[in-house]
Amino acid sequence: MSSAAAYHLERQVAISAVTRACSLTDKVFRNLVTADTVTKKDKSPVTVGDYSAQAVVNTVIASHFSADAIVGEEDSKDLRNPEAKNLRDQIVKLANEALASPAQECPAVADAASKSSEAASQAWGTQDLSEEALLAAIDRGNAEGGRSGRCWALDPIDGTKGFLRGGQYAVCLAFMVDGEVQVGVIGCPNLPHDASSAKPKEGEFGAGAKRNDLGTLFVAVKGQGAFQRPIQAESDSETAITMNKISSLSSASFCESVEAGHSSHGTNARIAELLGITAEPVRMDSQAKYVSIARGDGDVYLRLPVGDGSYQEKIWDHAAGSLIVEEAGGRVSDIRGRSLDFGVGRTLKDNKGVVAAHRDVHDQVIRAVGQALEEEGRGNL
Ligand SMILES: Nc1ncnc2c1ncn2[C@@H]1O[C@H](COP(=O)(O)O)[C@@H](O)[C@H]1OP(=O)(O)O
Ligand SMILES: [Mg+2]
Ligand SMILES: [Mg+2]
Ligand SMILES: [Mg+2]
Repeated sequence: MSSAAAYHLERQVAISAVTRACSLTDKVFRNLVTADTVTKKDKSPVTVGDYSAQAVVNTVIASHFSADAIVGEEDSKDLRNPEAKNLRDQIVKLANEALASPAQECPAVADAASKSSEAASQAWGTQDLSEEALLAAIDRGNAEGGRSGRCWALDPIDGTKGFLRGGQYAVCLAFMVDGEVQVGVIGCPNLPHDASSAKPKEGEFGAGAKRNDLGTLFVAVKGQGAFQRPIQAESDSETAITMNKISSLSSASFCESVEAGHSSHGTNARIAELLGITAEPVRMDSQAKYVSIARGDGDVYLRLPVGDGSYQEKIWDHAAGSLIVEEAGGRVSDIRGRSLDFGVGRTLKDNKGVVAAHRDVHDQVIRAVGQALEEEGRGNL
């Protein structure tokens, strides 16, 4: 890609931010998530990981684009309680380590910082950031989103449950202009570079991959295609990814959330039956589902609302993943086939559920979704 390509700097800054956050969350997982944490259902490592990763990503964004709005999942309110001192200390240590790491700053980012005195003076520099500076960085994520201007959407750890299980989770960052997603970057520290190199087991694409095959970063810019590369790698190792072309949906596979409370497994199963899909669903946590279908590990992502459908999906759970799928040849919509509207605030309040599939078969999937919901008496969702 030429350096004149649209949103080149935003793409590089997003990659730099997500790469740093992924090394941080991976370190948290290896040092803090133990069998004990999982059995006690102790979420504290997730909390440390979420907050620190949001502090790091927001600091990197702000050092290059100080005026941009950020819609981030977390805020510092609970952290400011006196009893959260230990948590704050851990965040300060982890975030400063991630910001200081010599992770190869891509040339465009380094170049922009050295040419622009504004960018250079905004950079976080070589000094450790104070506790207050990091809490303020977390709270840069408090923007309301909306239809106008430049805005980032961040999920510092998507797939909390997957993170705790040692399964899939993702650091997800999108850049939007006037409510349209222009850049999407997703880091999946536990996803293999090549799912086919690892035998699927435990119902996950590529489960059982060797440790050094894990860690994949996905990136898309609107109109420029979708790419993947190992997380810790030079940018010239990027390869283009595309969805599978599907001649018949009966040979397709679909993926869904592990958590039945996030997406109706029963409705998904009926839709699959209506489409003649016989393969068992592949269950994974996080936006790893979007990137898995984007590179052809699977074909359809179904996220059917549970119950009365009152849950409003959050923009940070879909912005980056939906662009990556669309740039790989897919279409992403809600259960009625309406495009996801990222310009109405922090949530997708004008949409219900998510359906992602190759653009050639998406309409067919939407028809099956409609029929399955009718049968359940939820046709008015
Ligand atoms: N009732 C719900 N319906 C859909 N998604 C939900 C629901 N409750 C929580 N989520 C979100 O689903 C995402 C994980 O999705 P998945 O199961 O596909 O990995 C999380 O970001 C989680 O948000 P939260 O972080 O607020 O818990
Ligand atoms: Mg999430
Ligand atoms: Mg999250
Ligand atoms: Mg959460």
